[in-house]
Amino acid sequence: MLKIGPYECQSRLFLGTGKFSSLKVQAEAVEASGTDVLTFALRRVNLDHPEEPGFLERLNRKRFRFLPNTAGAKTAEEAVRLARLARASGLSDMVKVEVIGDEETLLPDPVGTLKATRQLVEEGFIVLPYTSDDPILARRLEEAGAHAVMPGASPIGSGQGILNPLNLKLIIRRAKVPVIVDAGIGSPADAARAMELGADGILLNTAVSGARDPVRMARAMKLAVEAGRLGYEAGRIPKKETASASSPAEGMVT
Ligand SMILES: CC(=O)[C@@H](O)[C@H](O)COP(=O)(O)O
Repeated sequence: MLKIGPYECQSRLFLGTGKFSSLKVQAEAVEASGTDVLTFALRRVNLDHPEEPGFLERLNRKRFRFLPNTAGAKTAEEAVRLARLARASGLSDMVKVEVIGDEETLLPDPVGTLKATRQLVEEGFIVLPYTSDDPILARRLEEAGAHAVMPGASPIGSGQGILNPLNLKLIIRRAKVPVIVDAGIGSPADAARAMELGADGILLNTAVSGARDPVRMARAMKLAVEAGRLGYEAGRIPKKETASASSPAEGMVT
């Protein structure tokens, strides 16, 4: 079972709740995904009255753990302020730190991300920073006390899948906290591949909300994450440059 800080997750798939065509489709996709962790941008919530009608209202707050994110923050200070508001309004003490460094790529600002992570850890939050696929930065975030690291597969919403499997593998091999591959997953194959590399979980949004049939895609992602994890645990065969017969004659019982 996946454990992040004190929290246990039944599913290894975390789902973003943005960009769905309707609240009904969103709710059905959430159900089909089997997730128990939902993420959403804090700027979409009325933090003075989080219970106000909106997408949160439709979700059973007892069934899901909320992972609000600080999307829209351009500085560490903005991210910290949003996280504090979220905790003060009773939403969650678990936060996905997102400090965006560039509007075109939406890549994270490494300096701001590290600074916000340090501060929020010090204030007792359960902190999951969205980071690039840089292994050194992932290590620094872990040293700063992050409870998980969330390297991007590729830019948010790009659907490009895993651009740098080598870096992801390095991050996964070295990390002592869970690694959740976040952003850029485009298809179930991408999700399964990340899990086969050894990721502890996947966070995705656009691949489901933007699919022709988001509900079916949510289910496909659930199965892909499960299959990828099973494959990782089972241990794949090594790749070889030469053939070896699948039905060798030697050792056959006659
Ligand atoms: C919802 C959320 O947190 C996104 O910022 C996240 O990074 C998902 O990215 P994709 O939409 O590319 O799956």
